[in-house]
Amino acid sequence: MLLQLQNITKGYGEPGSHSYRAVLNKLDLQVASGEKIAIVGPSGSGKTTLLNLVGALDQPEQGDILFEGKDITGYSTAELATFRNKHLGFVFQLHHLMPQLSLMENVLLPLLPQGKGISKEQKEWAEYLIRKVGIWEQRDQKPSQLSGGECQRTAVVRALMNKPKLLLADEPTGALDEENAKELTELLVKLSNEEGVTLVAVTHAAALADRMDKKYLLKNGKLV
Ligand SMILES: Nc1ncnc2c1ncn2[C@@H]1O[C@H](COP(=O)(O)OP(=O)(O)OP(=O)(O)O)[C@@H](O)[C@H]1O
Repeated sequence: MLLQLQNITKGYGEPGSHSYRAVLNKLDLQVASGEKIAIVGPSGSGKTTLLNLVGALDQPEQGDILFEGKDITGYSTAELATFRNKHLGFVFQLHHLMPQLSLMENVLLPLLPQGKGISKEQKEWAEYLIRKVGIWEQRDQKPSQLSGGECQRTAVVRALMNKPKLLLADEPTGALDEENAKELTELLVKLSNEEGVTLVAVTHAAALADRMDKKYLLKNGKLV
């Protein structure tokens, strides 16, 4: 198993106080390496809360999160940051590209904090991905000169630059029209299949959820 959530409890407010509100309640989840899963559920059911835990952006009150069998719940903030950079990629509803940078520069940006410069291999990996998602012709254009679908494909390439084992997507097609949403869905499936990336997608979009290997409904703090 790549990822295991065991008996996860998480809420907001002071635990034990009357203001405390449980969101996730003894939740379990297992994701195998290379698997694609969708998490669906009504607004307020806790999808973002769950994704923040899986993405090592927040810690559970109880329970364990195992990544490749290692428990990450005891990690310090610095250890979690290292863990995120090494193993995880993120795609959001909005692309969050830097407007003053070109498509290519946006893609290479996550590599800069490593302080080692950009290697030939990394440049080749960027070129390979940009071609693969079909935006090579647009590589020197700024986000304002790209379509919404092209921006989102750029964000996917950027998320894969560090060769993450796990790609976390929060409503990745949420801001796209039907046709572009379909294209991005097929692209995510293809990248997962061909590059072996495990995908956890939180979504309201049935078209995306139905293309995943498994679909979980978040209800009453648990996945069914
Ligand atoms: N920082 C916070 N402090 C207090 N309550 C919070 C906080 N974040 C979320 N909540 C509450 O926890 C519950 C779950 O929120 P969450 O954002 O995880 O739901 P969601 O399923 O992602 O919803 P949506 O689909 O609308 O994005 C909601 O009732 C929300 O109001």
